[in-house]
Amino acid sequence: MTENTPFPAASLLGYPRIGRRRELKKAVESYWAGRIDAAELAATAQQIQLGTAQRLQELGLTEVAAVPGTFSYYDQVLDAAAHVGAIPARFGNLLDADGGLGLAGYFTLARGDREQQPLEMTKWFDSNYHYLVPEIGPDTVFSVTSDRILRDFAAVLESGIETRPYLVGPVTFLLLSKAEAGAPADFAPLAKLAELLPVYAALLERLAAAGASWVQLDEPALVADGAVPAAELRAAVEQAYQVLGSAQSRPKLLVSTPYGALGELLEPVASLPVEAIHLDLFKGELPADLTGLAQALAGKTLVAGVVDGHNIWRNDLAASARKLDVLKAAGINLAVSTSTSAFHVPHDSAEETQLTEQLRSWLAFADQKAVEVATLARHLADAEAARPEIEAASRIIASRASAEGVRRGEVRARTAALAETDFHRAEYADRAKAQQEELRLPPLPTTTIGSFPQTGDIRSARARANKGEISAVDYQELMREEIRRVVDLQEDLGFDVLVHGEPERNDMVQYFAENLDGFEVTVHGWVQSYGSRCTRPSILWGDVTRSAPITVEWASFAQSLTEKPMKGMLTGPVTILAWSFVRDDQPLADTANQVALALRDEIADLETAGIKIIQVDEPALRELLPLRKADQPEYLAWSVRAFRLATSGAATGTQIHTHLCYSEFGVVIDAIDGLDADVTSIEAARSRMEVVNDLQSHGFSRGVGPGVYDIHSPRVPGQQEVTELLQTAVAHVPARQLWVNPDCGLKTRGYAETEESLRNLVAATREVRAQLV
Ligand SMILES: CN1c2c(nc(N)[nH]c2=O)NC[C@@H]1CNc1ccc(C(=O)N[C@@H](CCC(=O)N[C@@H](CCC(=O)N[C@@H](CCC(=O)O)C(=O)O)C(=O)O)C(=O)O)cc1
Ligand SMILES: N[C@@H](CCS)C(=O)O
Ligand SMILES: [Zn+2]
Repeated sequence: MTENTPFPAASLLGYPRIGRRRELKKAVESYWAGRIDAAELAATAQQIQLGTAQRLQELGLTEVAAVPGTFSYYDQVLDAAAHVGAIPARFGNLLDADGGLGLAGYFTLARGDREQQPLEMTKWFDSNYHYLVPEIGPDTVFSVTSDRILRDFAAVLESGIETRPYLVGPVTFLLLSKAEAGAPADFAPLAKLAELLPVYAALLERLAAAGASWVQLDEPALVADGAVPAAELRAAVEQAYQVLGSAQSRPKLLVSTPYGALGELLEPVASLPVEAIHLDLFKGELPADLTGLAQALAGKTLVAGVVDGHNIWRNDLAASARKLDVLKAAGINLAVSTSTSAFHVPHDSAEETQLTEQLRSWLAFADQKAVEVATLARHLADAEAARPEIEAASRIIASRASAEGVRRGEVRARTAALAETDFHRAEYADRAKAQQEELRLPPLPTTTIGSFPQTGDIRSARARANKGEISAVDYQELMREEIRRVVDLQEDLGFDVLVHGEPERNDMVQYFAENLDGFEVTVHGWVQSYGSRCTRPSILWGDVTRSAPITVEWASFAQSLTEKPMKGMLTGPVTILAWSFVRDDQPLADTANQVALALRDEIADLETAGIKIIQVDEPALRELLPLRKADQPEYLAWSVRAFRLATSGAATGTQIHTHLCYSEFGVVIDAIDGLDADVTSIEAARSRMEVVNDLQSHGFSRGVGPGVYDIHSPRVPGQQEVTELLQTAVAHVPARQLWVNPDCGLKTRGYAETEESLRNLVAATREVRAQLV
């Protein structure tokens, strides 16, 4: 173990890694396109890491190991896989001659190649971040296959700043992994823990030799109810940290547990033979009696995550200080931090100069959170010294409660007057009959999920319109041209139900936020969603209203170009909440109903304009599902009701679609059914249609489109592959219920691969239609 360096009094659990101006995104995409080489990409990565270290020092996080080494080129779970050699056999040999996984191999795992699909992607706990799922089988042989975190640590250390290297912890790593194809049915990756631990120990030893005083092992899987019973989880964690804790030569260890309370694992985790334990004390709760916890933590540091790392509201410093005081009074040795990594929030609210000063004063992005944790650490050292900042925070939070727009009388009156009938439509059988008479669709109707490729031309037109370089009318005409092209293409390809392609939308949530009252949007507030893809979550700060129709003109224009039905395209209330930074001063359910009513009005206007099919996307339905089973029913009840409130005003003959992606949906299949949509399209291609088993066993009776084309990578599915997926679907779900569609929207794809893939999709549909009796 290295010298006696205490855990820093103030630190962040993690920091955004894309760069203040998305430098990493731009460099990674340039590398993929062959415009820069690996050395140039590595240089950008180092500049970002050094910039982060210097910035956090400027903000007051000056102690050794206060700066988290949470950089990643793509994803932290992929990084762990890359470091321990968890490279699925199906990729062949991706290692360089020196036995290491270089950048090219690393990105092959993330993006696939001509033969292999990339690692599956799924959501990271209850966030809008998506990680890559490692594949592990009984034959996986672990070894150190990357020294990237060592090199990055050393590079920043050369500039005089010692960071705190980070790795996803071994238990979480295995729990987030899936069994490699071909593994026995009863194989679970956690069975490989004993084989994995020596490789973690070897990495720790090398980090210690490189000079790291502290290393952070992140174990968020411990706060979620998963497939593994608590007793087994406890045994795994104890085994893991007995081994790592007794490693010969290692840095001090922080085990972090973000995203919620440890529940019955609290004392076992606090007792682990490591030097510091982080708890999420923003979402998680402490026991009333702290005696047992204090005993378990004897000789260790509790890194108290009292500042919310996952949302952007200014911290109630007085309330956090009170929590810290209680822990201190129990004799616990404390350090202050965030509840989760701050990579869920943008860099700096001071950059958002277009926002009112009042709104800005309510916000804390990552940089502001660094100052908050430093203030709270000062409070612990000397309560008087921090008093002015703590009192100022209390005054600002109080002013927010009474600010104009936070509560609007007409919105409150409308939600208060809701009746049960506002949540129900006519019986499905009547709807199905009326809709078929209206739409006259063939069996296995083909459609897409909504967006078509967002080309550079579309984005640059929008950027120019935003800067005033082209007029609003010119921008509208350019978007109309794009819609014409997308409609013509779908006619040519032979689709049955068309979309307008969503070119006018920067993002499926931000676009609605820009057109609803109660929201603000940011200019620089980028947050990583997955890999190089980022979003700017909107800020939902006040009561929500719709002052004018949002999508109706675009939908009517698109419908005027074709005889085929054109889907109106909306984002649902749960997804709008999940992908925004939502006010924290009232239950989410209340906010969801306000958004739902705005959408309900939009649906009514679309119907009046002659739109017969309206899709209300809810890809984030699964995302907000609480990590603890006990909390799930309440969430599912209000989220399903919000969707129903949005859609139940639709006429019997109007076909309501919904779309879900980016998650495994088996666990929320009842809720999906409860949405009562006429047609549900759902991601399925990457998991080779696993979801149809859930649909079959559930007896799902309405329309369903399990995705037959994985749109997450440039790979083109062949006609035969789509035919086989469709045949699997037909074997499980009655053909009269089935729709044919890709997994998700096509906005991230290019036109060449999109056209080819969609052509194969239509050809495969015709082939399978012909086989139907
Ligand atoms: C479906 N998903 C979404 C999630 N969350 C959302 N909020 N939205 C989603 O669609 N979560 C789950 C999934 C997976 N996630 C994503 C997330 C992001 C993308 C994606 O493609 N993001 C784009 C940015 C999209 C956007 O906001 N575009 C804007 C701004 C574009 C831009 O960068 N402009 C440049 C100037 C360009 C020029 O001059 O040519 C600039 O501002 O500097 C827009 O179109 O106007 C990304 O690039 O990361 C996909 C799936
Ligand atoms: N309608 C959206 C859904 C994405 S989840 C799209 O097609 O991009
Ligand atoms: Zn989707």
